[in-house]
Amino acid sequence: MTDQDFEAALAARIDGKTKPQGALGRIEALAAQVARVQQTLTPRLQSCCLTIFAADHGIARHGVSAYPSEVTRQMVLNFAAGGAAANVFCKVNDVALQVVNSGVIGGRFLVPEVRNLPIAEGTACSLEGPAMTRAQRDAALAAGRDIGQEGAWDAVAFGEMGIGNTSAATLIAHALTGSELDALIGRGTGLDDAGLATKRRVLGQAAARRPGLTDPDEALAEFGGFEIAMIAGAMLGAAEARRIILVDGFIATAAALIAVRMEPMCRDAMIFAHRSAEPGHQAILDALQAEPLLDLGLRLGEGTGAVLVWPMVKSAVAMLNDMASFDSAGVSGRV
Ligand SMILES: O=C(O)c1ccc[n+]([C@@H]2O[C@H](COP(=O)([O-])O)[C@@H](O)[C@H]2O)c1
Ligand SMILES: Cc1cc2nc[nH]c2cc1C
Repeated sequence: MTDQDFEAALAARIDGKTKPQGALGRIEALAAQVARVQQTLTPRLQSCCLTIFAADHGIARHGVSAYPSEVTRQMVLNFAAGGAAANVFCKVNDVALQVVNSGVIGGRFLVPEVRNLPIAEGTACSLEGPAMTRAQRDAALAAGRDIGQEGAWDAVAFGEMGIGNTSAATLIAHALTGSELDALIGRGTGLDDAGLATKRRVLGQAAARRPGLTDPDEALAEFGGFEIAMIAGAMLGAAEARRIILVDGFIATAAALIAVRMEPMCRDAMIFAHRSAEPGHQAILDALQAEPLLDLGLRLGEGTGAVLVWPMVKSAVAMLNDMASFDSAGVSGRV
């Protein structure tokens, strides 16, 4: 079947369902996107896995977060024990969950629930030089790519945990979108006005080290985040495996932008779950020409927003597969 024939058959199948044409709005577009990714008019969307990548950030030493770096490690143990928002949302929505130590300060986790794949114990501080070496970046991308291709999941979501990572994501977004740095900076975990002023000063200094940087590989190494690098790699791997990718909030979308700049085709597999309360998210979404499904004021990360849209995306595919047509149900069409 040619692409044109496939598109015509897909439109006919959706328009043939027992509803006024277009009445399921963006649910129809979602169903069509899944059908295109899987290259079938009868897509399958039964299983989903959330992988949370956790890492620490050298820049967090400079007062850019409302919380201390040790929270990253503590939250990983909370994920392992099943107590975080991501655990609760996964459980209620039938999404599998795994946690990866991408580079948390304090070393390996000795609990079986955590996969230890650390690149280093936190990145270097991007105020002074690159957050990671090129070799570290490539190792993180490769580890992520493997994870994106593992298993037999129909859909995958990638979450993150890392105190200071809104700073990393903001610097990456500044480089890759060309938006003014100040317009991208937000309160992250909840900085007060003094903290926000500090964050503006620190990020201004870090960005000034590499003015005019636009290359995605370079921006990733300069401003880092081992979890951001692994998410970008995982998205590339998942898209290659023709899996649906549920994209979470500000940090995950910065990783998505890196992945798309590296391999533009992977954009087709991405579903953007929600608009984060972090102000810079909109600029990244604009750069990706993405309109997220939800706008709930979320700013947690962990993949929570991505998991919330899983039932919606599954519903879209159920519409395509299981809903009766005007013909099959004997319902009269338009006059
Ligand atoms: O996903 C988002 O949109 C989001 C927005 C703000 C904060 N976060 C989470 O908060 C942490 C980073 O915030 P900060 O202030 O330490 O840079 C990190 O663990 C993220 O998962 C996440
Ligand atoms: C408690 C806490 C939980 C988080 N989950 C993701 N980022 C987080 C940041 C903090 C501070």
